[in-house]
Amino acid sequence: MPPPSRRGEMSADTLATAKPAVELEGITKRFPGVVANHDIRITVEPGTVHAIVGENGAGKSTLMKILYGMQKPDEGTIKVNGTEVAFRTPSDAIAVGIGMVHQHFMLADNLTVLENIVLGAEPKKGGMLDTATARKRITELAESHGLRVDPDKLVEDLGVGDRQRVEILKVLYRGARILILDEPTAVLVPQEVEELFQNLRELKAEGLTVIFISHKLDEVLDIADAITVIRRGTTVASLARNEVTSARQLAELMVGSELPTPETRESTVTDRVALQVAHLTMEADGYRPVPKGTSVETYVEKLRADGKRLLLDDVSFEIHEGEILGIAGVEGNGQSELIEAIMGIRAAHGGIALGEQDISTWSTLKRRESGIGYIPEDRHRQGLLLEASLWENRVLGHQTRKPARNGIWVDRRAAKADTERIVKDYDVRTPGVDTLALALSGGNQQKLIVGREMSGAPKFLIAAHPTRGVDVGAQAAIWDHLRNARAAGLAVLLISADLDELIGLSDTIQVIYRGRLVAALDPSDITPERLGGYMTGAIAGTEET
Ligand SMILES: Nc1ncnc2c1ncn2[C@@H]1O[C@H](COP(=O)(O)OP(=O)(O)OP(=O)(O)O)[C@@H](O)[C@H]1O
Repeated sequence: MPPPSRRGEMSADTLATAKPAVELEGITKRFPGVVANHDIRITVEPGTVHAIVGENGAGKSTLMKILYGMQKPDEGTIKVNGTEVAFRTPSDAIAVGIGMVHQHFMLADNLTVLENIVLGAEPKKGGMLDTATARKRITELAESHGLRVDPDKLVEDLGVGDRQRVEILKVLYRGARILILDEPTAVLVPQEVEELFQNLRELKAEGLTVIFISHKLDEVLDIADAITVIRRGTTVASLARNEVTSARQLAELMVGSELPTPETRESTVTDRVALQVAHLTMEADGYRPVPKGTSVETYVEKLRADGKRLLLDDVSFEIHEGEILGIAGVEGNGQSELIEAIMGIRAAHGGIALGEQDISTWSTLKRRESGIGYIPEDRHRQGLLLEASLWENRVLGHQTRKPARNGIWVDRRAAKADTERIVKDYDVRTPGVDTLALALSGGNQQKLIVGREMSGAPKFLIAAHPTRGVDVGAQAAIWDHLRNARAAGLAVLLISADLDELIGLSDTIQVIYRGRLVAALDPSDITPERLGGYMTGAIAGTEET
C-alpha cells in the first residue's frame, strides 16, 4: 500500500530522515466469538493527520485501545518512531509520547483549566503545586499550538470547544507527540469544527502527528492527509487524501458495496397534537412550587425580574402526529433539562400533555408506559446496563409491557425473540442476544437502543442524538426507521448535534439558546452554517423566519 504523500509542513531535511511515527504490523485481537482486529497494517507518517474510518464494529476503537496500551494485541507488533514497543498500560504509551483525547471529556468541572491540565502531573515546589511553573508551561504550549484558553477559568464555565482544547493541552502537557482523537467532532458545531481543524493544522506544522477516528466523511476529506479504511477487522485500503475523490467512495470502501441513494421526503404532519408543552420553566437553584393563585406566566415573569437563572425559560411548543420537531442548540443550553422535564426526571413549572392527557404530575415510569419512547443522550449512563445481556437490555425500562411481561413473570423466550428481531432489523452486529452489552461496539449499542425505543409503536419519541457514533450506513437505516414511523403517525422530538441530521429529518427546527426557544426555522431553507450562527447567538433569533 502506498504511504501517504502529503506530510504537513516539515522541512525536507527532517522528512528525509524521519521514521514513521507509528507502524502497526499484523495486529490481531480476538474476543469470544469475534475477531475484532485481523492482521491490521497501518503506517502513519510523522507530521500528518491520519484518519481511521470504518463501519460500526469494524474494529477502530479496539485498534486505538491497543495503540494506547489499554488492550494487548494477541498478535502483531507496534513501532513508534521506528522502535518496537510493547505496552502494558497507557502510562507506557504516554512515556513514548502517545496521548489520547477521549470522546467523552474526562475533566473535573469544579477545577480550573490549569488544575485540570496538570492533574496527576503537577509540578511541585516544597510539596505544593508550583502554579507559576505550570502556568508558564501551559501558556507556552497554548501559544505555540494556537490553543487559546484562559488557565484560570473554571471548566464548568467553558463551552464544548474550549473543553476539548483543554483535553488536547492536557495530553500535550504530558509530552505527547502523537495524538489519538476519538470522534473529536461529534459534539461540535460547524464553527467549532473549523477551529479544531485549525488547531490540528498547527499541531501538524509543529511536527506532531494526529490519528483520529471519525464517521463524518466530509470532515475526514477536509482535514486528513491519509485515510485508512477498516472493514470487518482488517485494513482494506490506506490512501493518500488526493487518491480519494468523494465521501461516497470512502463509504463504499467501508461497506464493500455500493450505497443506496437516499429517498426524498414528503410531509406527513397532521393536525392532531401528540405532545404539547406550555410555559415549561426550570430554575437553576432548585424547584419551588408556584404560589397558589399565581399563574405560571406571572411567576416566571417574577423569577426573571428577580434575576433568577433559568435553565428552561418559558418553553412552549406542540408536536403533531407525523411530525419531527428538531431542537438545535450548543450543548448546555437547556436541551438536557427539556428532556428531563418531559420525562419527569426533574421538576419544572408548566404543562405537559400527551394527546389529551395532562401528564405533568406523572412518574417517569407512567410516562413511559403511556407511550413515550426515549433514546437518551448518554447511552452508557441512561440507556444500557453494560453488564447485562442484549435481551435483558431489551426488557430494561419496558418490564411492564409485552413482549417482556407474561403475568407476573418476565417472558424470556418472547423477550429473546424480540431482541433477535431488533438485531436483524437494525443490523446490530453481535454473536447473539445472550452477549453482554459491553461487548458491543459503541455504534452497535446505539442501534440496539434505537430498536428498543422504537418497539411497541410509541406515540411520541424523544430522540437525543439518535445516530451518535453510528456509521453512515447505519445512520441512513435509522433515518429510514424514523421516517417510516413518522409516516405512521409518530411524533418525534429530535435533539442532535449533527446539523445535517437535524436539517434532513425535521419538519420544523426550533433553536434553543440559554434555555429559551429563540427562533423557529424552516429546514428546507437553512444551511448548517446559518443554523450554527443561531445556535451560538451570532445571529440573533426571536423572529420566525
Ligand atoms: N471487550 C470486548 N469484549 C468482546 N467483544 C468486544 C469487546 N470490545 C469490542 N468487541 C467486539 O470487537 C468488534 C470491534 O469493536 P470496536 O469497538 O473496535 O469497533 P469500532 O470500529 O470502534 O465500532 P464503532 O464505530 O461502533 O465504535 C465488535 O464486534 C465488538 O463487538
